Amino acid sequence: MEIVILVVVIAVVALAAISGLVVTGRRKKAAGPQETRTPESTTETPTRTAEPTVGEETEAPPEGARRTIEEVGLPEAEAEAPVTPEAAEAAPEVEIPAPAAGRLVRLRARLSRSQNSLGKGLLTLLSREHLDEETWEEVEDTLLTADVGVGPTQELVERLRERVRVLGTRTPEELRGLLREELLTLVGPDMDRTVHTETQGAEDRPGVVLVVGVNGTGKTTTTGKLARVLVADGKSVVLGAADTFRAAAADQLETWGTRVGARTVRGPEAGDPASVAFDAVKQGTEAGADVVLIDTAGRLHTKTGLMDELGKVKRVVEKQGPVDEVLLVLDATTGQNGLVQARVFAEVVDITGIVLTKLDGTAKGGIVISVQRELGVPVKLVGLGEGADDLAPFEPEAFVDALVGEA
Ligand SMILES: Nc1nc2c(ncn2[C@@H]2O[C@H](COP(=O)(O)OP(=O)(O)OP(=O)(O)O)[C@@H](O)[C@H]2O)c(=O)[nH]1
Repeated sequence: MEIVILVVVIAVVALAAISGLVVTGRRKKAAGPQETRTPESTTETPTRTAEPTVGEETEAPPEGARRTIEEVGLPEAEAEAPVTPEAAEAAPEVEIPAPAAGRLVRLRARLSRSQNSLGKGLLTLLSREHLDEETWEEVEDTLLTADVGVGPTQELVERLRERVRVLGTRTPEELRGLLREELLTLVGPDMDRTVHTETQGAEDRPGVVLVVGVNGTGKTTTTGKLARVLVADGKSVVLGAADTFRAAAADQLETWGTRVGARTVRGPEAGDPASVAFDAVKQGTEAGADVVLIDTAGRLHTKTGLMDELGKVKRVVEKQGPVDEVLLVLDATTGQNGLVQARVFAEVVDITGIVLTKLDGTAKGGIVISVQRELGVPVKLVGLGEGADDLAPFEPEAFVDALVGEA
């Protein structure tokens, strides 16, 4: 009897082994580590232990599983270096940039074109014969759509209602004047919009400007354009490429620098941004430069990561003296997302000025008002195009004129 049982067992095991060999190839991937009781699985054991094999690794989800809310909320850097048309072509000769004074006036036509719908829309509504509740709601909606923000919108509507009531008749000129005055009040004509490029520390060190913001907002481009503005003003500039995550960002900055004869200090790819920033200030000081502009990385994995990195950059630079200006670069076309970014950065470093880029590409100029209100910090510069000299000092009057149109 025992012999019979033994023979049956051997036969079953042999059969199982043969069928196992046939299906092994297919089952390899599907089988879990626990399926280890059949003879064929003994030979597979090494591939099913906790150690993943090459094949198994390729099956793992490539990304997405570990993304955080911060990553979703704040745009990632572009995979490829956004190269400006100017940067694309090698330009070994040092250029003489156009002076910055009066740029906003020169660019006013561009600004008016892009901002027109807000002013035009408001004036059309205010010119209606009867300014009823519904019309005022439409005025409110127009302002909100243009990113003016809830608080400033309510203030503006309240003041306009009151003044229109007192005024009685309303000629188009009167309305334009009213709107201009009230918008100007909201934009804040008296805020100090000087970009502090002069050192507040020892006389023999350069002014230090930190440029922060999410990648893709125009941070590197702005740093390059600002270098041109400073060179046009007769200042010597050293650039610090502290965005070490992407070699292309440093290349891009260096191209901007080369064009105006400004040296770019850069470190190894993926090196410590703080050490590049430190070196840039050190070299700027040794070279007797007037200003050091530091472009930082805005690749946000988590707020903590950003806090660590930017905080460290600032602390390390401050070992040599104070940072004179921290400019936050925001893309005007991103609306509410821009405000979310502004909040995050303001929690990490003390922002002293805002640069609104791509204002040429949006009719929602109201973000100037809402972001200033949000951070309590003035917009100091605006980007009005991709051209090398399309960065202008922000002038409230010229901006509001562009909003409401010429008289
Ligand atoms: N229309 C317009 N485009 C702009 C303006 N400022 C920047 N850009 C464009 O925006 C794109 C992104 O600019 P970058 O300077 O590369 O952005 P960044 O924030 O430095 O991002 P990284 O290079 O990834 O660090 C480029 O194509 C710029 O030419 C602007 O004021 N108007």
